[in-house]
Amino acid sequence: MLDVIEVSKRFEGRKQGTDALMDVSLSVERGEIFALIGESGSGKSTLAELIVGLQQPTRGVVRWREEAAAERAPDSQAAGRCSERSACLYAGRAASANARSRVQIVFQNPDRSMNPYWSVQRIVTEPLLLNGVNRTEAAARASELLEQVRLPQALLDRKPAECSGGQKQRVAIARALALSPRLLIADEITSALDPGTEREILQLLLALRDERRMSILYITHRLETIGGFADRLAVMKDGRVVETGETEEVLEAPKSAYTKQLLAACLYP
Ligand SMILES: Nc1ncnc2c1ncn2[C@@H]1O[C@H](COP(=O)(O)OP(=O)(O)OP(=O)(O)O)[C@@H](O)[C@H]1O
Repeated sequence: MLDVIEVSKRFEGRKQGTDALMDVSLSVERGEIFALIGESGSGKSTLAELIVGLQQPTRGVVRWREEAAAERAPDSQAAGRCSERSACLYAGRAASANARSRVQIVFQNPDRSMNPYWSVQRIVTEPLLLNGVNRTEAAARASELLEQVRLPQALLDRKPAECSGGQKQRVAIARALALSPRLLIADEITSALDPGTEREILQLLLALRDERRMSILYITHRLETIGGFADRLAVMKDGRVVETGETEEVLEAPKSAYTKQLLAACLYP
């Protein structure tokens, strides 16, 4: 579904720059949970921002396969309608905008991404209203979305401050699901939660993946949370992918010295 191909990202600073990502390649398949593991500063969030389109790579490509296929096939439905070069360029831009709406991101701290004065209902309906859904339909969808993230309807009238940390993350997930993304990026979304609430959120993500055939890019610095949850993983260190593979295989027999070190730290914290 999504290919990240030899991507590098350098942030230029006043004195010296930072190479946040160096030659990173990975792919996320439809309906899979892919975990991105790494310590603070390894480049996980930069990669997420590149996938969402909030940052541009210095080198390399982030490619949605469906979009690439449409661009490659001049006689396909989308490109076939372009009789002039300008129309084709427009179709290309529309395809890119489409790609961006296919991915949604949920961050670690829901307080930073939610307006504290808005009700949960307004928070969840906002993306729908901005995309032309009428108020009655949006209210009905908000109700359904709350059900999907296993929250009671009574929460619709509450403000974020009147919800627990776990409930706020479920609201953030409901808002992200409003536009039916194919890929949900969860960037350290359970880091501030207690272990029980964290397990419940992971169960919810598993159920949502199955119900919606959605892919999830799950970003975490804690290797111990992803066994039995993620299908595949990539381990990052200093902007590079040092190991990638099926989760259970990597957890049982890690190949890179760094992954072994991370695993040892989980067993003997
Ligand atoms: N906008 C930016 N400008 C300059 N440097 C940046 C910027 N964003 C990230 N960096 C640098 O890029 C490197 C990777 O940062 P990034 O946030 O991607 O890491 P991370 O693995 O997500 O870390 P954390 O788990 O702490 O969020 C770091 O050295 C960081 O300081």
